[in-house]
Amino acid sequence: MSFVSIRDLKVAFDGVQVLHGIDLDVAAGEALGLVGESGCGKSVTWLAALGLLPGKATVTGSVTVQGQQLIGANRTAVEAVRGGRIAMIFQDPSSSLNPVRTVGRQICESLRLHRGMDRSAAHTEAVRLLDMVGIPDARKRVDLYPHEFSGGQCQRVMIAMALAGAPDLLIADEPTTALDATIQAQILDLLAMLRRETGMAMVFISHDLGAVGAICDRVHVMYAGQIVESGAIGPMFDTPRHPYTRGLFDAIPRLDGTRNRLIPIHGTVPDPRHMPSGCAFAPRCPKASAFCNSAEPALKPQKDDRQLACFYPVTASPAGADTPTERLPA
Ligand SMILES: Nc1ncnc2c1ncn2[C@@H]1O[C@H](COP(=O)(O)OP(=O)(O)OP(=O)(O)O)[C@@H](O)[C@H]1O
Repeated sequence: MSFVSIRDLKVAFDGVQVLHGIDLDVAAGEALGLVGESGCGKSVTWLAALGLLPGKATVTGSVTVQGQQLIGANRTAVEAVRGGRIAMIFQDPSSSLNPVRTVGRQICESLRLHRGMDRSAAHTEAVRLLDMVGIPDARKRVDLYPHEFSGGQCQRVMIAMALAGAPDLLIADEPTTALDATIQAQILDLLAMLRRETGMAMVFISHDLGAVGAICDRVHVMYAGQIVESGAIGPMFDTPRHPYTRGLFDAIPRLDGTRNRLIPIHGTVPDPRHMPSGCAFAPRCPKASAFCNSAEPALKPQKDDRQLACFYPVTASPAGADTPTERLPA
């Protein structure tokens, strides 16, 4: 059984639908990447799942954590899961840390709430966690305030705070976007190390396909509030089949220098208030036919264990003899 199972998750804000029925599973211990351009619904998926959206959001569908239903559950039940079995870290750590409390106190609060530790045990554990996430001289720095840490160190403190509940799943939402390149690499190494050492599962939300490839087992690609392709990292990176996934790859530089021209995806993600008919990617897709503007491709399992929602996927063959995945009307 999956640790988290999301089925037909839909979200609307003030009647405007932004998630169009997400199905997604996270197995115990696995690392799942969620990629897509800004506004595709990556964050909203998990904020909805964990009951963190504002009251104006309408959320339907099912989210179960080890069989326990969260959608429609009471606040206490959802809060017990959040911060306990599932923890989330965000792009900007400063917005989640309380500036007027020492980092130690903030970590201790989580330890006492989620693991029932007394004051002294929580203090010892807070120092251990700060040490584990690579804060030098943790014994002294546990008593400092957030502004006394650099941006990269604040993200490490956030990770320590997330680990305080000993989560089975850590959701990292663009955890390195606000950091410079060297620190980004260090935080990615830290997340990979923590996953190895604790065995927790991880959902890694990112624009950065390179980072996703380095630390995830599987990846889901989101476009305009839907999953358009998903599968294991190896095949997805070797032969991306959805033209959108392919576009994301073509838009990033290759470290091995095999690509000297980056090809941006022209156009922008559609405004949820004005969704195109048919396939939402069709207006930007180099392979779209008139049929794509009239019918919506469903996400379907493929032979190689991936899922794909496209009538004209990119073929592996260099000749590009493309074959529709579904019988099209004549
Ligand atoms: N509180 C809100 N009120 C209204 N619309 C919202 C709200 N939060 C998100 N949205 C809309 O929901 C859609 C999905 O947003 P979401 O933040 O999930 O995208 P994302 O893929 O995570 O993007 P990013 O990478 O920029 O974080 C967008 O159209 C966004 O404008």
